[in-house]
Amino acid sequence: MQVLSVTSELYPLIKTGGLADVAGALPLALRGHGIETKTLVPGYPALMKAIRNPVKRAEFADLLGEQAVLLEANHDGLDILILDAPTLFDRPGGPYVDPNSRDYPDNWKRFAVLSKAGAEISAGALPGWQPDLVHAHDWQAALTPVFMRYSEMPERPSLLTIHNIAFQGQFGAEIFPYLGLPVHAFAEALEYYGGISYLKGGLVTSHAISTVSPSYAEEILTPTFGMGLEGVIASRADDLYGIVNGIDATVWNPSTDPHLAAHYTAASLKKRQANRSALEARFALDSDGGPIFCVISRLTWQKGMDLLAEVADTLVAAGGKLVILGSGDHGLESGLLSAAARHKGRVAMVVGYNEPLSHLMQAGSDAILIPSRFEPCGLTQLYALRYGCVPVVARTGGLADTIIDANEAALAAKAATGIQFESGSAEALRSAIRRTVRLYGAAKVWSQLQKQGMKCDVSWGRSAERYIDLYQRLVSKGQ
Ligand SMILES: Nc1ncnc2c1ncn2[C@@H]1O[C@H](COP(=O)(O)OP(=O)(O)O[C@H]2O[C@H](CO)[C@@H](O)[C@H](O)[C@H]2O)[C@@H](O)[C@H]1O
Repeated sequence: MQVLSVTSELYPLIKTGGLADVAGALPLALRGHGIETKTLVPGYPALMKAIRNPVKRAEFADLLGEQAVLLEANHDGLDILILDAPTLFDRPGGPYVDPNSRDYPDNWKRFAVLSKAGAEISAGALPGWQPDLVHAHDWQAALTPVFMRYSEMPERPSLLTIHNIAFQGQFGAEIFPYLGLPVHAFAEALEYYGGISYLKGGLVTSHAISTVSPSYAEEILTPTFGMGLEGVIASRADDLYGIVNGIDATVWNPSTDPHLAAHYTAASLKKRQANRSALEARFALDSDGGPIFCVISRLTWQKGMDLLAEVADTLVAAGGKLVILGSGDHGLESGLLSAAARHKGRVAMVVGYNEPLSHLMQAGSDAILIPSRFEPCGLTQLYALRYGCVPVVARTGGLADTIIDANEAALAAKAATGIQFESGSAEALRSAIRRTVRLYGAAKVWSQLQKQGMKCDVSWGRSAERYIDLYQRLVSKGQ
């Protein structure tokens, strides 16, 4: 089966969060099962610089008024189609924001053009190749099934995956004429409270919808988590699937990871100590025996980073240490930096995005804190399981689905893999921290927790099979 994946991020070439990891790992997991994926991404400067020997495969004279060239290249086993449209994508800054962290004003056009290119490729714009199915990711690619629906060409089956419903691609109705869609598409698919929602358009027109854990698939049917789209999703409930993410177990492997001070396995956990010492040195932490908690996160309200700032004093009073790696909201960042200033040697923070450091933190910390208010799946708890870093997670979405709380019954059954607490509550987070410190003090119980976590299968294996089933069902229905 041939699949076209359309995405705005792709690990290892361009990443701001978990979408990149999934878009980069899923094609590799599916390949062994006879599914060949070509992944369409924008030609951002970092990506154009990193790819080797791109081949020109097609030219678009008019993608919503823009010219673009379609390049194809192979990178780390991924077959990549690059939409080279310098007027839209050749800019300093990130994929979505300028160097001052402001959204590009023409994001509506940048990602409409990406989606339009996806639809054209699905209809045969790439000489000699046509996908059996199109898999679009998040709002940035959500117009792909919309353009496919309203094209004159026969429509291919499509799947839209929601990685985070908080980002919906909402724009004013005045952009509608520039999308080149028939007038009735506005009311049928795109209209959202008088404006336009790209994600809604994709939810209405794709043949199936998936999200990244079974719990989140249920949560987004409710007003609290659906963020205004719960009604639209409910109307598609028969076509909604929750498939938990896996991780790339070759990139995240503590016995081979090039970013660690020492390699280890579940049978040689003592060797983690060298990573712990490296982390203490890197963050100028005291070198006493208290547990090190880490946080690796975008700094946002979703991720509960305001709660983290609130509980830092409790964590230190309980004897713990905290290392934070993150970037995002400046208010949240300064709250955490001031906790670090108050607790030198106990709390430390690196502001920014640093992939190698995130690996060392997983290998050298004792526990990872994930106080998200909502979490479609979450990947850092899965990396943590593999690295013997015990996840302390809010009970929501994919976090609830992937971590088994260390309650007495689960501990007795040797099934526990982490600690869960009620999401959105600073008090619950405080008591989870105290509970973690107590468990850490019971060395045997703690190493049992670490080992149980390391035994979990967090690879793509089972989830890849679920995607294959879904792809096959859509293709055999002809949609
Ligand atoms: N400062 C930093 N430096 C280095 N690395 C950093 C970093 N901040 C974050 N990361 C990395 O970025 C990724 C974040 O993935 P998550 O799944 O935790 O959340 P995100 O909200 O981005 O993804 C959304 O999509 C994914 C994929 O479906 C869902 O799992 C998730 O729930 C949903 O919110 C991880 O690989 C993490 O290590």
